[in-house]
Amino acid sequence: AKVRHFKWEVEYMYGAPDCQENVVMGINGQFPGPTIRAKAGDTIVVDLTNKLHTEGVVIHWHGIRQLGTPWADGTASISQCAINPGETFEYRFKVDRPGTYFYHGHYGMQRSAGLYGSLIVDMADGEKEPFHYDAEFNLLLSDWWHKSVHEQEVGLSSNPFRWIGEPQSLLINGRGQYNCSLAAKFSNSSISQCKFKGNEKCAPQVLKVRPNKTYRLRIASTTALASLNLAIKGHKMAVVEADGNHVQPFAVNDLDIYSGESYSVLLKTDQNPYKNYWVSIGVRGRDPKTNQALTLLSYSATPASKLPTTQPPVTPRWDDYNHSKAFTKSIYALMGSPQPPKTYDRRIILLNTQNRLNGFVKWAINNVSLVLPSTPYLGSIKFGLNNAFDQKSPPDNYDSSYDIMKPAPNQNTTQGSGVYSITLNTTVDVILQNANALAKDVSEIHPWHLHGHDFWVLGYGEGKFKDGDEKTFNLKNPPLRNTAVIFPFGWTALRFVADNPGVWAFHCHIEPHLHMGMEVIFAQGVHRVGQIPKEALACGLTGNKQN
Ligand SMILES: O=C1O[C@H]([C@@H](O)CO)C(O)=C1O
Repeated sequence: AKVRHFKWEVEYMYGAPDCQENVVMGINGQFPGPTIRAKAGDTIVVDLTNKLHTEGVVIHWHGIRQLGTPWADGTASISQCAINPGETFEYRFKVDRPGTYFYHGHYGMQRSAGLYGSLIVDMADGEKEPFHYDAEFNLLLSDWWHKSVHEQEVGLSSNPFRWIGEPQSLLINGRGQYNCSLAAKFSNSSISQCKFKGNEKCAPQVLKVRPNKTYRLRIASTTALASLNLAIKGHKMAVVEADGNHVQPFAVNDLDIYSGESYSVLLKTDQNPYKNYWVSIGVRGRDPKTNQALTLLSYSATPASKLPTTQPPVTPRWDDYNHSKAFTKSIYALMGSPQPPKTYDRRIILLNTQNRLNGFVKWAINNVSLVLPSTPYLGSIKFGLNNAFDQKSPPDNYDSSYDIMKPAPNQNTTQGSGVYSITLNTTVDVILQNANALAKDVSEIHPWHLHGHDFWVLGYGEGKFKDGDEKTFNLKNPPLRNTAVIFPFGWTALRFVADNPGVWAFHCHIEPHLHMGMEVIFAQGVHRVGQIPKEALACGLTGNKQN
């Protein structure tokens, strides 16, 4: 195993992700940030210098469990103090398992501002994937707004509330086309045809393939809001990996991917090699106002300039939830994957609601909308600083009379910074319960992401989770993941073993929802956490602590 060193500087810079000039967050002058490529067992060391002038920064390594290094998880106010302008923080952690991962900002809405990149971990030397492929492509998907993230934040925390709206563009590897489309002639709007020489920074990255080969596409979504669907005209895909875990391979024509998720699919280039084929990405789960992102699967014998003469794949209707559920429920762990414990020690039911607080709009879990404390939990819990955050634990359940199908009669929420204290090495079931939002007949998709662990997704259900529903749980081959979606008016059941001492965020991966309080904190075995680097403690009530 190797130690891989990186020196990164984070700054705001000009960029034109969708061909229109904007300010983006870059790393070493790059947007998206540099791809980290490592082998399982390697140690990654990133010396991150904050070159921003007026704000802190942190980076979260999404999907990496940080076993024994909870201070390197990169969550401001949770695992560490934000890195101040001019300061450098050393992230040092092991990538213990192969898979398709990514990294992103986890302070304010810096992920939405473009602070992200790919992290790909190959099998350790001498080990083989349980499938064959000849070559691979990496597709990091995101969404993009022309309004600055600072303005978006002000809108979200204003009364009256100003929602961020739908994205202007979808990006593939940081590239999108706002004012033109590669498939203009197939669109019913008056959008113009894109003309690229190919070297423009917003030109689509074409996937150049040879005939009769197998390609692995690594697909990850770090969108701020959009749920996406990806399809490749004329080609089926076999899903083989989800969030760094092998799954029972299954064939699809298109796949849904929610923010925080990653997949690998295998693609056989078995179609007419004298043609090119559309790769399309479209919005799901919200009435889309954003054009599809497009690129080409281009066979080696065919120049990329030769556009397909048929229309790109049609994204399934945004509210065709049966299509989404059919895909999601087809995902099973590959035979031989770790199985969940047969029983749980504690069940936490988390009701997801959109609320008001003195006229401001919030999201809350069991009627608590999370407010992050100024002293990060990891340090304050380790040192027993009882005035650093609310000492009252948030509830493990919600009022059984709550009607999840209707707007609540009382839409107000409370705010708090309390944590769920979990006994180390116990098995926890979490039931994520969706509900009606503020408006009548509206319930939205939320992809929930857990830090520090994978969980088994035991099942999905409609309506309110009730006693007996656990009989439907899949305990045989549930997929292991770090992100799972809750469908409108439904529930999702997860199980995890709390075996990683630290303080871990569990939250909706939709950036504005997280910002509006849609998050809970799990603390476990913090007395067992080793020496926390002093830079991670250098703020708030831990500012003068040594350990
Ligand atoms: O948090 C949100 O606010 C809007 C809407 O509910 C009010 O404008 C929306 O779609 C969200 O997801």
